[in-house]
Order: sequence, then C-alpha cells, then structure tokens
Amino acid sequence: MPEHYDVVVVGGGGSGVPLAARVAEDPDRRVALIEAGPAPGDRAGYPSELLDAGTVQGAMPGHPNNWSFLAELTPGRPYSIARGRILGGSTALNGGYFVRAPKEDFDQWARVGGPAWSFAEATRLYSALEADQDFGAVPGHGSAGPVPVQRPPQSHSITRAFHQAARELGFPEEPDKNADGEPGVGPVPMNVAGGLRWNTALTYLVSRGVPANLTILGQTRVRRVLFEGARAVGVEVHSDGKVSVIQGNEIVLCAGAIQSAHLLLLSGIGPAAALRAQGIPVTADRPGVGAGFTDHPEVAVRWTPRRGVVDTTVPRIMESSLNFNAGGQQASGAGDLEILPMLKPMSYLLSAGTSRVGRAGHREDLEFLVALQEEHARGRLTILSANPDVQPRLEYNYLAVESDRQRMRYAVRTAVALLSTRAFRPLVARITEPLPAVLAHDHLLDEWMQSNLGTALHMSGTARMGPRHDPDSVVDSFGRVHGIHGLRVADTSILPTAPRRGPAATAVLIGELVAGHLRTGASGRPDRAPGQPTTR
Ligand SMILES: Cc1cc2nc3c(=O)[nH]c(=O)nc-3n(C[C@H](O)[C@H](O)[C@H](O)COP(=O)(O)OP(=O)(O)OC[C@H]3O[C@@H](n4cnc5c(N)ncnc54)[C@H](O)[C@@H]3O)c2cc1C
Repeated sequence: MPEHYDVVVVGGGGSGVPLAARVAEDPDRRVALIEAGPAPGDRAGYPSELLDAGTVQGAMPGHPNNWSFLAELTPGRPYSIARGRILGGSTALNGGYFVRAPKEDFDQWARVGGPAWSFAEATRLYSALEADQDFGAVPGHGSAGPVPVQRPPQSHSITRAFHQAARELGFPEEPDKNADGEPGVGPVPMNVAGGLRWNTALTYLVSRGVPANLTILGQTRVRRVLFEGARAVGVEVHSDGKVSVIQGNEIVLCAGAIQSAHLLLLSGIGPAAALRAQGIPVTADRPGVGAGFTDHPEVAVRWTPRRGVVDTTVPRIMESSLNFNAGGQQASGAGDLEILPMLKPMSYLLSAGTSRVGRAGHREDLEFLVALQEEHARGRLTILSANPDVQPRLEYNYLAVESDRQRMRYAVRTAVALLSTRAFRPLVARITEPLPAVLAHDHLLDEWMQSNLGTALHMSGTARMGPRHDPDSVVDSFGRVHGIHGLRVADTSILPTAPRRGPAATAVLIGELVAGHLRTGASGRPDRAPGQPTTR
C-alpha cells in the first residue's frame, strides 16, 4: 500500500520548508516533505562550504548540491543556472541577502491576489517570520520568528566608500531596507548570524525541532503528480533506484520556479498543444505555465583594487547596496535598479581558495553587481520531453526590449560614476570594464552588456496567480491550481513578477501564507500566529 499523508509538500527550499513546518504545527495532520537532494538532520550534516556565509561555493556550476540547469540568457548566450538541491533549497547556497519586497510590488500583486497579498498582510507575515536583531522590537518588525536577520557592520573600506560615493552623487540613505522607505544606500539585511548562512531547514526545522507528524524524505525526487479525474491524489517518486507512489489529500509543489512549472507540465497541466507534442495527456489546458517569467538581469562592473583593500577573512560577501530609480535621483518609485558592491573577487567567492583560480582570487578584480530589478521583457520555460530527467528549455530573453537596455545602461553608468568619485579614489587602481570608449556610446555599451550578461538567479512567475478566467494565470491567491482539486503551487513561481528586491524573504513569506490558508482553509490568517510557539 502506498503511504498516505494529509499534505504532501514537494521540495524543501525557501518556501517548502516553512510551509511544511507550519502545517505540521497542527498535530492532527500527517505531513510529508519530499526533497530531491539530501536532508541533513542537523547543522553538522551540511557541507561546511554551504554554511560559510563568506563565500557562495554552492553556486559554482557542478557543485553536488546545485542543479546547474542550462539556460540561454539571450539567444546564443548559454548560462548555468544555480538552484539548491538539498534541504533548504536555494537558501542553502544563496547570497544571504534577506530583503522584503517593497509596497509597490504588493500593491500590484494584490490586484490579482486580493487582500491576502496586501502590504499590511505582508508586513504582518514578514514580521512574524523574522528575528530582526537590529529593529525587532519596533512596529513593522519581529523578534520572535525563526529567521535571524541582521545588518552587517558598515565598516569595510569598500562599504564606507560606497556610502560616501552614493552621497556624493546625491542618493539618500536607506538605513532599514526592510522598512517602507525611500530607496537609497544602506546596509543589506541578511539571514546570516555568526558567519553562518541560516537556510530555511536550519531555521524552521533544526533549530525548532522536527515535529513527530512531519516525515522528511530526502534523496527522493518527484517525477509527476497523479490524478483521479480532476483531483490530485498523489505523486510518483524516484528514490534508491525505485519508482513508487506517495498519496496525499493535498499536494503542494514547492520545487522552485523552474521545477514546480516543470512538474506541472510533466503532469499534463500547461499549454495543451505543447503537452500533446510530447505525448503527455492533458489534465488542464493552462497556457500560462512556464510563460512570461521574470528575473533580474545582472552585469558586473569590474575594478582593480589597490593593495590591502581585499580581506578574504571577512565573513561576508557584501555589506551594502544601492537601490534607485532609472529616472535619476529626482524620480519616485520603489527602485528598479540595484548596485551591490562585492567585498571579494568572484573567483574567490565561488571556490574560497580551494582551487588555483580561487587562490589567485585575492589579487583579482572586484565587482559591482548591477541589476535590473523590474524587467519589461519576459522569459519562457518549455517542456522538451515527457521524461522528467530532461530539463525544460529556459529562455530568459534578457534585455530584449529597449526600455530594459536603456535602464541597464543608466545603472552601469551610475556604477562607474560611483567608482569614479573622490570617495573611491584611495581604493581603486583602475576601472577594468566597461572602458570609457564603451561607456560613451549606447550601442557599444549594449554590446558589452550582452556579452557580460549574468543573472541574479531570482526567477519568478512560471505559474502566476490570478483569476481563473485569465488564461495566463495558473493558480489562485493561495496557490490552488485552477480547475484541479487538491493541488497547489507555493513558491516564487506564483508571483506575477519578480520582487523588486531579492526574493528569498518573499519565498519564505509564500510558504507562511499558503500554510496559513491550508491550516484554516479560509482567510489565510493562521489559527496561530506564525512565530508563536506551539502548545503541544
Ligand atoms: C546562488 C544563488 C544566490 C541567490 N542569492 C540570493 C540572495 O542573496 N537574496 C535573495 O533574496 N535571493 C537569492 N537567491 C534566490 C533565492 O534563494 C530563491 O529565490 C529562493 O530560495 C526560492 O525559493 P523556492 O522555494 O522557490 O525554491 P528553492 O529554494 O530553490 O527550493 C526548491 C527545492 O525543491 C527541490 N526540488 C526541486 N525539484 C524537485 C523534485 N522534482 N522532487 C523533490 N524535490 C525537488 C530542490 O532540490 C530544492 O530544495 C539566490 C539564488 C541562488 C541560486
């Protein structure tokens, strides 16, 4: 007999772990959390390089806990897309920048998601999930949630110069990037404490204990959802070389923006013609699955530091960021551009000196990561085979529209202007690229951006929420798949657009929000406030 659970959660990452942990606070529900990667039961079980918040070694293509998907950022520009493959998901290998989406994002999302997605409701959820070490006691913040949030000291010479340079150019200070203030320069809130990256498994499960009614199945990969008519009844899984079935009253896909959409397609939910072309029987014709995703295109402005600027022993990769509007300092808005000064060379961040490249790293260039936080172009994820082992095609279409290129040019020129200020003079030996001749001409700068293009790895919107009559929407406000009973998606796939800041905090919020709805089946307001201890 297949095992049977009340709730089956597929994928233990930014959203899946909080969701499973919260639902399992109800002792009457049997919950299964299925994770394709390993599921360490304690901190010592995590590879040390994934805990080290001073590097991002898990982002290195080919790392065993990284799915390393192949994508095209623009036609002809292949790129390896990092995603976490371990309990904690991408939060186990990300940059640790834990920032809320601004009010403007929630205003936009609430138009299709309703009151559960209002900024007031989001503030309540963000506050309940955090233990903010700097502002926890003030309204709009929390001190009792699972996720430790801290702003790093602003003492590094690069950070001090960055603040001063931003002021020289007229940008305002933004002392708390998790408050609803004007975008500007300020410390980056991080889920980093004691030099450790606190992934969702450490915060929601290891620190708080795994409830007896929550079964965690590691090294178990879901291949597709199983149905009886229009009701999801279970999942087909592959583990230990065997294929088996796990049944559930409610199936929740939290496999991330790439794999939740892929699982929907493998299960016959998506554009009917594309499914039939792969021989997949159509369960629900939803053309929106995989279509129109957004992310944050990124380029690196490189500079050679003077001797003594880089200190690889600093237990952080960054300390501050500048969020600003493409219309200039005078423009209002939530900030569609971002500049993040890295404190160490990228080669070092990816290998921590364990490879030849990494050892040389401390003498190499540093980067300002420059990102477009509000894309107008749209990407596409399409199924290539009914075989779950064949990854979908990922076409980002970055910078495909002039309004994106124009704002990105503005951001790159601003980064170079920051490095050219008086504040940076004592630190900068030279700005390596883009060169002045490239900066001076839009078409040359466009070519440079295209050939240096990267991604912030913030994919969202592959199964967007919206009203059922909208053919491009896939789920409702609480992740329920239109036209199907007992199946939800709860991760950044459901966001209509990528948040204008990093999505990790919002991924956790999605887990909390959908768990609240699963617990009550009604308003989304949980019967017990998240962060409040259980009474069992
Ligand atoms: C290198 C990197 C750096 C980043 N830096 C930042 C940052 O500094 N700040 C920020 O805000 N955001 C950052 N992000 C993005 C952020 O971490 C993600 O947006 C967030 O973790 C998404 O949560 P999720 O639950 O949607 O997906 P994930 O966290 O990716 O979780 C999905 C989980 O599902 C599992 N899974 C997938 N398919 C299956 C299957 N078929 N069966 C079973 N399990 C499956 C995966 O193994 C994974 O554990 C970064 C991402 C990466 C990759």
